[in-house]
Amino acid sequence: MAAARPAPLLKDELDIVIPTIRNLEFLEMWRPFFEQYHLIIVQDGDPWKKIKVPDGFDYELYNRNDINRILGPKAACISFKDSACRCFGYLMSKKKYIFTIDDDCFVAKDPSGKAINALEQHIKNLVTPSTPHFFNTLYDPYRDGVDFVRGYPFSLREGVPTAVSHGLWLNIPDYDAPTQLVKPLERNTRYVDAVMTVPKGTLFPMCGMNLAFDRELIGPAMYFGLMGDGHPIGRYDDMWAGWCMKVICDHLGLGVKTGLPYIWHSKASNPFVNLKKEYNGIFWQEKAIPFFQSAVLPKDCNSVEECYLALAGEVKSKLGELDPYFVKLGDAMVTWIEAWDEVNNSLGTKSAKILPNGTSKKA
Ligand SMILES: O=c1ccn([C@@H]2O[C@H](COP(=O)(O)OP(=O)(O)O[C@H]3O[C@@H](CO)[C@H](O)[C@H]3O)[C@@H](O)[C@H]2O)c(=O)[nH]1
Ligand SMILES: [Mn+2]
Repeated sequence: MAAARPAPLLKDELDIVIPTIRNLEFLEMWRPFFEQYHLIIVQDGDPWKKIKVPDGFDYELYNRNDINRILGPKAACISFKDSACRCFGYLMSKKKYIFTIDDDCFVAKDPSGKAINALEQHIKNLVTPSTPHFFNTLYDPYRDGVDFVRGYPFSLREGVPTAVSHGLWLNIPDYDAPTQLVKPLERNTRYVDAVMTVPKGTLFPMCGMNLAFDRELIGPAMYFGLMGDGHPIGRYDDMWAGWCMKVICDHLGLGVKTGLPYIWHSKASNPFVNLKKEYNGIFWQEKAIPFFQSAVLPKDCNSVEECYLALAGEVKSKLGELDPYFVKLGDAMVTWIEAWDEVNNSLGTKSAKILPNGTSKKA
């Protein structure tokens, strides 16, 4: 009799969140790695459009009607017509871990030609500590066959809990529109076999297309902002979340890793459309990044929510001078926390499970 396949890692502790405007045939390629996990699909755009999900996947699907029904007036904090909508899936999940992936990201191959189980690598990244306080020159010391190098303080070798695992992309790199315009044919062919901790006090450009995090450690900070329809900016959803998240991780002593796993990013979005979306962001980030670099959270902020609300106040007062958009964004950050508390407390009791109006889970 064939040996039973081992249950996938953290099968019942992880949700896969997919923002989408199209049918999800891409899941066929991920089937060997994803089929045992629960998916949360956030359908953006026209809620009356039917999204096809391949048979055999266990999922819940939320469209804009569901978001409005579940959150009521608070739904205004969830972006429309931008991949930022994915954070609604983080709100609705009840699992400890989240992996989010775009629907134009496929299984990549490592240099030996082996298919990369991106989910498995993210899980390894999340369940092992990070080293934000002192850089290990052999990179991830917790990986098989590696260790801390000479001179690494023993007092720091325990590391800190890992909150975020940021994966990368072969083929189409996540370039901004100006770079896409001047380098339309550039492809990322470089597979770097490393996982690194982003040092404390250092920000980084977090891309949402191949990203995993510990929802219990950092979930409330993973708000993807006000983007897309009705807002003067787009394609800065993941960047905004990454800057807020990193400041809070540094304050609370949590770690962020970047590097493996790779996915194969198949489709370049239109650089001209992207330029229109990113235009304000390209200017505003020159002010926003120094704001985050100098942000100091109150010592008595001991929870992610408290940190996030303190940061929201700073965004309104300090970045609000840059543009009134940041006053709205600061308010939306507060609404997000209110929604987070409301949904998660109501979901505490079984009967309160809020089912999607769209297509609910399939056995
Ligand atoms: O209005 C929309 C547009 C797209 N989506 C879904 O979001 C992801 C990403 O879309 P796409 O692959 O077309 O865009 P990219 O430029 O490659 O995305 C990168 O830029 C960031 C923009 O914020 C994004 O996080 C990166 O991945 C797909 O799943 C689309 O279906 C959407 O929901 N709404
Ligand atoms: Mn893409």
